Amino acid sequence: MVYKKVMDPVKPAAKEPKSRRLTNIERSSYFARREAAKVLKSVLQGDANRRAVGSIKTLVYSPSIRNKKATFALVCQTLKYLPIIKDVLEIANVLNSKWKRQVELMYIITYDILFGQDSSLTGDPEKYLILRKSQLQSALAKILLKKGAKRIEDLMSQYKIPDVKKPRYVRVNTLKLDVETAVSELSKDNMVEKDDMIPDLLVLPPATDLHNHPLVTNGSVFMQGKASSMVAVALGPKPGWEVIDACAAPGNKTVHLAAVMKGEGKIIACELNKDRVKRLEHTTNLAGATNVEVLHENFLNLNPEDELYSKVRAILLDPSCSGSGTVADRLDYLLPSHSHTSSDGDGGDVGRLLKLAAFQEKALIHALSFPGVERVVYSTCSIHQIENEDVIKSVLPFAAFLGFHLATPFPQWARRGLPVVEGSQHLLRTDPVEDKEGFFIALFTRNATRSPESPQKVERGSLENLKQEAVGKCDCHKKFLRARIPKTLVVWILSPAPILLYPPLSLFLHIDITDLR
Ligand SMILES: C[S@@+](CC[C@H](N)C(=O)[O-])C[C@H]1O[C@@H](n2cnc3c(N)ncnc32)[C@H](O)[C@@H]1O
Repeated sequence: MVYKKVMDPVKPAAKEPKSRRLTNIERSSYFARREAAKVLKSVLQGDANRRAVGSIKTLVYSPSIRNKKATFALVCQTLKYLPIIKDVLEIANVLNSKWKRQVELMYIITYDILFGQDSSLTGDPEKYLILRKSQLQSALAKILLKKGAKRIEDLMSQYKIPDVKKPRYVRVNTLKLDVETAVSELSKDNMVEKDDMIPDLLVLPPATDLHNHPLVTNGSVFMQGKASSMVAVALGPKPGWEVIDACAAPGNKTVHLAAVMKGEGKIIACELNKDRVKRLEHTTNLAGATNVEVLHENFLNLNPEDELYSKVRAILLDPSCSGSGTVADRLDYLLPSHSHTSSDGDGGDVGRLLKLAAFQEKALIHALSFPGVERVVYSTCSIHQIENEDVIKSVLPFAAFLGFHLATPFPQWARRGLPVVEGSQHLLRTDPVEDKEGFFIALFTRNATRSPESPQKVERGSLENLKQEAVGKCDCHKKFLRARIPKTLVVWILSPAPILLYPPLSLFLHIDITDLR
């Protein structure tokens, strides 16, 4: 059905007396709407470019946001209704170019007018939309009619929004506080239990809000999930070791490593992204992790043969991944890029997954190449086999050549790897439904035959050849091509000017392929 665009003249409503002072509630919701619009803009831009600056929670809980609770609620609610809000604004056709420049604020206000509480809507954009409330309401009525829904609840019930009731996990930063003191402090206001597997992890009821708790703000405890807290413990570096955290920001696992090592030894925390380096530095300062050396560098550029790294005995590799295991936790399912009706996360974006997997394999092969290294832990917060078991499968021959084998982190944990690779029983998975987040951990170990003092060097040429061969064996390139070529061909066939299109297409294809190398 095509709707007639309406631009009805609007009768001016009674004006608020200018002299009236805003109540505290009005002032605080006025600011919450602006803070929410700022977060929403960042979240939507990140989602559109597939380069999120942070999850919704991270952005809301950044220091610049004052009214965190109200802002968080507004962002989540607006995102939940966003497809409808967009349609309403489109059909009502009430936004001219001036208001479109602050469209995120208009989304938030529209949410408040149609679904929230519009009782305290002060501010010019608010007044503008309030004056057009009947147009918004009639646009909504048209949408309901079109979808065959009687009420907005019927419409919303068509959307699958998971109910995530995950316990609030808190990791005690033993560099600053002992576990018993943390338990007695947190027990003053909350129910607190110790985790049965991770000695410094505490479990509190779901949705316990600790963001402003003094133990959190002073770095004595970190709000860190259970699966994420398993990684440093699985690696198990001893106090005094030298360790690399290969992809370190924001640094939760780096500072956990520092605590596991009792602040003794050295951790080289490597991070590629300049902005995230700042967050990494903030985390290490907050944690009081003085044995961390932050390195703004591409991990792949660290030379394993460099004397600087000859004493490195363990590497934690937690590379960029699809994050498909934490979409519910991060609230990513609310974002436009996640179809509201699909339940398979980002499973459709095969090209992106294969690109990630190609980097993950390369980084894992690189980590295994450091001559003094005895333990390498690889982790992702992804549920996809491509990023997990497939990565392990393709590096296994290279790992075996260097004397590594798969070890079993947390043998008491029941959920292990998918049986698609030899040794899958050693791999660890957490389940997005049962454990409320999907995570993957693999641990490679070898005996310390290569003493860190005199690393026994595999001949450089042969190691390089083997690395090349291992990267070459990764069938990501082929899978990627398979995923890309049909699309390319379709464009090619449909194109009215294939000859003209050929150079940009081949360039596009070339760029994607070389990215994988
Ligand atoms: C999943 S996050 C790491 C999370 C971190 N381990 C934690 O627990 O807080 C991956 C990080 O790796 C960084 N990264 C990606 N490619 C990299 C590379 N080639 N070298 C170093 N860091 C990289 C990303 O910028 C991102 O900050």
